[in-house]
Amino acid sequence: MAVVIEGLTKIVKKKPILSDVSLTLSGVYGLLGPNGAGKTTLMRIVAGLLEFNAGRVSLGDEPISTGARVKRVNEIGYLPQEFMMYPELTMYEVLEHLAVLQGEHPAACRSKIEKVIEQVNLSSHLNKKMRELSGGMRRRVGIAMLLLREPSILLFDEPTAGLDIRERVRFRNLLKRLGHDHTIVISSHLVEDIEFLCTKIGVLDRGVVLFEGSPDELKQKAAPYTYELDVPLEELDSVMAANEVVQMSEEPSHVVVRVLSEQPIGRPVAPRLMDGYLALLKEAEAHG
Ligand SMILES: Nc1ncnc2c1ncn2[C@@H]1O[C@H](COP(=O)(O)OP(=O)(O)OP(=O)(O)O)[C@@H](O)[C@H]1O
Repeated sequence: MAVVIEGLTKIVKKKPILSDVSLTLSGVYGLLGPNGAGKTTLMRIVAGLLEFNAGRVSLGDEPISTGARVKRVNEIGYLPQEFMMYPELTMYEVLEHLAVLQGEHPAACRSKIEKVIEQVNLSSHLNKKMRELSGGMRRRVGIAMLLLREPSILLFDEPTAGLDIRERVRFRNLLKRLGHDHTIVISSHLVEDIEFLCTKIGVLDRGVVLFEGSPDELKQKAAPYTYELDVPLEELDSVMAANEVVQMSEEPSHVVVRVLSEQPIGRPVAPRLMDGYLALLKEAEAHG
């Protein structure tokens, strides 16, 4: 099911945080944007945790006003950036507590809890206390908590931030798997996460939508501007000062520098998602 956002505006202390935002969140959707773009605000509104000033949020064909929050809360699971819950309880006890709060009988919920724990690959840690878990494991428990309610839409705010490389890969694979039978929205400023996971991308900047489309369409934003140069080490500083450098890789005799440039320079290369994203932000900056 898609979440359709139309003309959404959020104003805090007279400052527009989101301005006339229209997006259709479906499939595995990546919400990209620099710090302060409004990604968390948008997610919290969709999750029913924040009011908004104008616009409409719909689930499928059904408009959802802030007044009808309960329905949204049941269908949408939201995992915030960081959370810690009941540090002295075991993972099982936390999930049992939540299941009982949701109306399940303690004796009847064991198989349901075991199922969600298996879905997030934590079966061997069932009796560990929450405070003993790593950041990545805690986030996976967070997902298990959401799955208990069986929502069809899952929202993840910066899901891999602060995770080490192994946890990040494990977490990404889990999100990929969940994407087979859920609508997933992932907010991030890490293009590599979005590239690996998402089938559709929206880019926000300062509360405004800059782009919505496929990863390939975003890449094409940089198609006329992406070049690589072989730069001797001693010339690196001056090349960096004169160009918008996207990436560098060191070779034995020189550095390969990837740049975005309006003038032809070096050799043209096929753009990657990061190039498209940076070209889009650069264009928005140029237009104020
Ligand atoms: N309650 C609030 N009061 C004042 N300003 C706020 C409030 N909530 C958000 N903002 C401002 O709104 C803007 C968008 O914030 P938001 O956290 O949604 O951005 P973000 O894209 O998630 O950023 P990040 O990637 O840094 O998490 C920021 O400038 C932030 O300071």
